[in-house]
Amino acid sequence: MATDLTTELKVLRPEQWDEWWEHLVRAFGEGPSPQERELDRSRTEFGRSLGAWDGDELVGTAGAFSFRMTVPGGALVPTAGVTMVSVSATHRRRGVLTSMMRRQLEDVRALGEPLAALTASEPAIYGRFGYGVAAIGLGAEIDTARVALSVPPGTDAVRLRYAAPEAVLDACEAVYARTVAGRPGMLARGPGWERAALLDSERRRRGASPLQCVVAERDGVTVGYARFRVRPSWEEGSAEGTVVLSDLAALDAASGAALWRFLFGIDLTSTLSVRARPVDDAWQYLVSDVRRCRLRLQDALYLRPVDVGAALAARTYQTPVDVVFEVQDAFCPWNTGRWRLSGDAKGASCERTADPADLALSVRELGSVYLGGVPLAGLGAAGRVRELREGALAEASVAFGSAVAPWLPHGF
Ligand SMILES: CC(=O)SCCNC(=O)CCNC(=O)[C@H](O)C(C)(C)COP(=O)(O)OP(=O)(O)OC[C@H]1O[C@@H](n2cnc3c(N)ncnc32)[C@H](O)[C@@H]1OP(=O)(O)O
Repeated sequence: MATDLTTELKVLRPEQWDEWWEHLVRAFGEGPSPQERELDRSRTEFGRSLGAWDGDELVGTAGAFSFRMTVPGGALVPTAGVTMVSVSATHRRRGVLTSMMRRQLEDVRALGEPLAALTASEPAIYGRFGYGVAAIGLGAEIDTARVALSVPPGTDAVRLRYAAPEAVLDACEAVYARTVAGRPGMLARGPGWERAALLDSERRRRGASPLQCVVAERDGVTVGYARFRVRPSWEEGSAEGTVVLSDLAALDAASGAALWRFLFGIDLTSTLSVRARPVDDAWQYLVSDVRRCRLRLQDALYLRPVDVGAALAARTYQTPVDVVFEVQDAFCPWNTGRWRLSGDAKGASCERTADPADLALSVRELGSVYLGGVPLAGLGAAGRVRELREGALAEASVAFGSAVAPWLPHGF
């Protein structure tokens, strides 16, 4: 890799935003709508957005959102949501991204956020900076003409009604907010973030209808919602449309089942297309034929402990654990060294220690296992975690697990 000695990193100033954003858009080769542009502008955190400059030419962008993420045990942990990363194709592979990632992680540390998270445009990019895959998204193309759904008791008591997505936005957001603490990886959204769910440009529709919304109510109270589009199709005169789910949340099993049953049964459709759902999403356990649901998995959330001690102490552990980790972190050397983690289902501490190590791994593996979605033992079997005390791998692997699969509810 050639070294770019001329590039200088500067914090973004508000008057530079248009140029900065257009740089990003060009790197992705996309054409966002005016609404998407405005939303991006309103969400930009200027103090933590960086530009890389080659003289007076902008050649790189990187930003971060100040999130709080649910971790196992239910605590909300300050998390930098790394975003809007781009480098000019004219300046690629000269270390511009590396310099932005280094500066950004130093800034995240200074802000006291124990975690950094992102979704990657390509999986090969971020491992070198210490990010590991921590949550997988589940996709499916469900043959709703042949797959039946059995629903739990109480489903028929849930009332469904169509509503304009904008008109019920606050009620839907209140449902979302109530689900955040129950699943690791979910994000407590600040004001304005909920509007991203309403974006409905032609680019997003991809030939499907405008966004539709159905809310689930019990005794007049909103207990769930589904936002979706319908893509019509006629095969030799027969209707073969597709329901494309955008997002769905529900407060209990019956209201969730009512929404899924509705999505399975929309007239003139025979496929339900879902993506980026939790790997333990309830509908899978209600279908008559999971094979005809054509499941697929995709890496979703990448996580990096920025402060190993604070991060490991912020979550709980499903069984008692007392292990010493030997952590390698070439990119954030302040994490390198031995850490003793002691914890259980009530809480944990994680301090530096001189005691002998039980497990040796890099910070990337810690990021992967942190939310309980990737087994430490699996990484051990792959040779990515070394067991230095017999039994330590199994002990820690069980402790790090999560009863509920981690899930990133949306990109950013
Ligand atoms: C969180 C987000 O926003 S994800 C969005 C990321 N952005 C994009 O995908 C937009 C299009 N792509 C780009 O803008 C750029 O190619 C970037 C940002 C991915 C990479 O920027 P660069 O400045 O070229 O990266 P940099 O030169 O620092 O590369 C560092 C290392 O990563 C490797 N690398 C960089 N990008 C990639 C890639 N896409 N695939 C595989 N390896 C990569 C480099 O080869 C280099 O490896 P080395 O250290 O072994 O030589």
